Amino acid sequence: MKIIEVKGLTYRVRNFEILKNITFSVEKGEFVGIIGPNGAGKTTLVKILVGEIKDYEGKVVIRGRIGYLPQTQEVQREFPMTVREFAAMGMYGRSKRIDWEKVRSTLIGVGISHKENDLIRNLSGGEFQRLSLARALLSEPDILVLDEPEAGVDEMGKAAFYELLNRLRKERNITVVMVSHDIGMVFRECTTVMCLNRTLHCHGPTETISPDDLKKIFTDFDIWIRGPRHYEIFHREGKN
Ligand SMILES: Nc1ncnc2c1ncn2[C@@H]1O[C@H](COP(=O)(O)OP(=O)(O)OP(=O)(O)O)[C@@H](O)[C@H]1O
Repeated sequence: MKIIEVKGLTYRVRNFEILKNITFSVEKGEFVGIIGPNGAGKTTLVKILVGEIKDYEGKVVIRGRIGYLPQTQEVQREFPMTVREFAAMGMYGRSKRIDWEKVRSTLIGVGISHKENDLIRNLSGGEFQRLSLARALLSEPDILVLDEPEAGVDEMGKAAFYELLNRLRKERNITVVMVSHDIGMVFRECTTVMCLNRTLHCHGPTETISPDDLKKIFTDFDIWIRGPRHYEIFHREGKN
């Protein structure tokens, strides 16, 4: 089942085309990694998918509920709120009463329950990212949309987060769409890769995207700083 369908999507601000004639679809259960250089329009595409931007041209069909993890810097963390209260916000609008047992089990599931009474401002980047995931999961999404979830998190934290995401995706049969700057991690964890630079340059199952495809939109420098090692390992040894 096509859970996301986008046809002829163009988005202009004044006369500048940020996204140009983009067409793709996402099957239920896919793990899609959206990659592209700075300013490629990745965040704009995400904001259209989650309904924050509406004045686009073309067709966007979403067949399910979306859970959204925006870029971390967009989230106000100074508010004096505890971890469990922040997570429970994911349930607002879904039910009148907060099911604190469910909040707790979700916090356990993402590995952050030991911090449940801490203030959100005291969490590390990786801990806050897990908490944001818990909040999104509590809204019982069919589709999780994440915008650069790895920002500000160290290598170990990133790897653990992607593994967690992949496990939850399989357990709950959730479709995941994720913008990432970590090309290596995308090639390791995602089932599908989309290379975006205003238009869609390539899109398909991870194993069909070649180094030449990447060179069409990234400079050698980009590929070097964003994880060539993983990418080369992937292409040499195949995906496990
Ligand atoms: N409201 C706006 N008005 C004018 N320009 C905009 C607006 N929103 C986005 N842009 C421009 O559109 C381009 C795409 O922005 P976007 O944030 O979607 O890129 P991105 O691929 O997410 O970039 P990055 O990887 O650097 O986060 C950028 O050049 C940006 O400056």
